[in-house]
Amino acid sequence: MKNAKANYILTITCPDVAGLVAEVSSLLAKNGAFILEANHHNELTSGRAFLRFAFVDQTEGHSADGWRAHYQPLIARYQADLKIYDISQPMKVMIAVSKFGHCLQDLIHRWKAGILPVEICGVVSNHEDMRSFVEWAGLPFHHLPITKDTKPQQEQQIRDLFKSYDAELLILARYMQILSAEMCQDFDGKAINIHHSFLPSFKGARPYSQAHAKGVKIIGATAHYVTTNLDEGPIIEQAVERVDHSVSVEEFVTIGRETETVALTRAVRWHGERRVLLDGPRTVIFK
Ligand SMILES: Nc1nc2c(c(=O)[nH]1)N[C@@H](CN(C=O)c1ccc(C(=O)N[C@@H](CCC(=O)O)C(=O)O)cc1)CN2
Repeated sequence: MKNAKANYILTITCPDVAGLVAEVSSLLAKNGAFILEANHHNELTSGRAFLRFAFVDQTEGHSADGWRAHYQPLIARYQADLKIYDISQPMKVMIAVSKFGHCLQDLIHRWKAGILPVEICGVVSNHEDMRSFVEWAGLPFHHLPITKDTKPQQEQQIRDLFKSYDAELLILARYMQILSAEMCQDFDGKAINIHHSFLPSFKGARPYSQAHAKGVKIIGATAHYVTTNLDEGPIIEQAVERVDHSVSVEEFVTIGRETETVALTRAVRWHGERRVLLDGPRTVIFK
């Protein structure tokens, strides 16, 4: 099938057994699927299997639930965590930002250029700094100020907007507020943060100053899923650059911004293409 474009993604995680890949792929073929991409990983430490198939429904007669129905027996037999995604439409995302716009601008630039496989629906911020850029880009901007006392209400505003956009991913593109445990639960696996250090080093605020004080020779950035434990969520992507004694902390910040945009854009692309599977505190990514 030439120039075919997948319209479904199937992902499975379960204890790995002989014949699993054959069984999953033959069920697809038997029901009219044309497989365009097939990935399998066996995690040695846990014996768990991670599978991803991108396929075309040649019958055009299925919905995601229809495909899922074919797999109910397999799900039961293997206690599998199986997901089917209809990818005929790009994933809807909402971006949160504070004052620094370099990651936001990079994402919007790539989206407008058609090279980011998501649909940006809107931007929320606890500051006004990015309003003019976002509205110039033709996107809704929501200023949601926050204080210690108004945090629950402000976070509810974020939930309400996310729901109103039918969004599936919240991108913290240098959003400098710590999400509450309730928010982390509500956005489990659906919120990606960019931390401006090569984690696990230099968690928390002012990581570039921490790194400069340590005299590191490499700096970087880490895109990770957001969890209650600050900067400890499963890592999706990291990017690094070399520095040396002659590089000032201000230059660390400038050099670091490039690594932040690179790591976050890749993480959003891979998550948007359903290429990221969670393996407890780690990720399996089929690039
Ligand atoms: N629950 C989580 N929330 C957030 C995470 C996370 O990993 N889990 N990452 C941060 C981003 N971040 C570092 O990458 C970060 C942001 C903010 C702070 C911080 O100390 N903020 C202060 C307020 C600062 C201010 O008002 O300017 C605070 O919230 O009290 C540390 C790290 C995004 N959220």
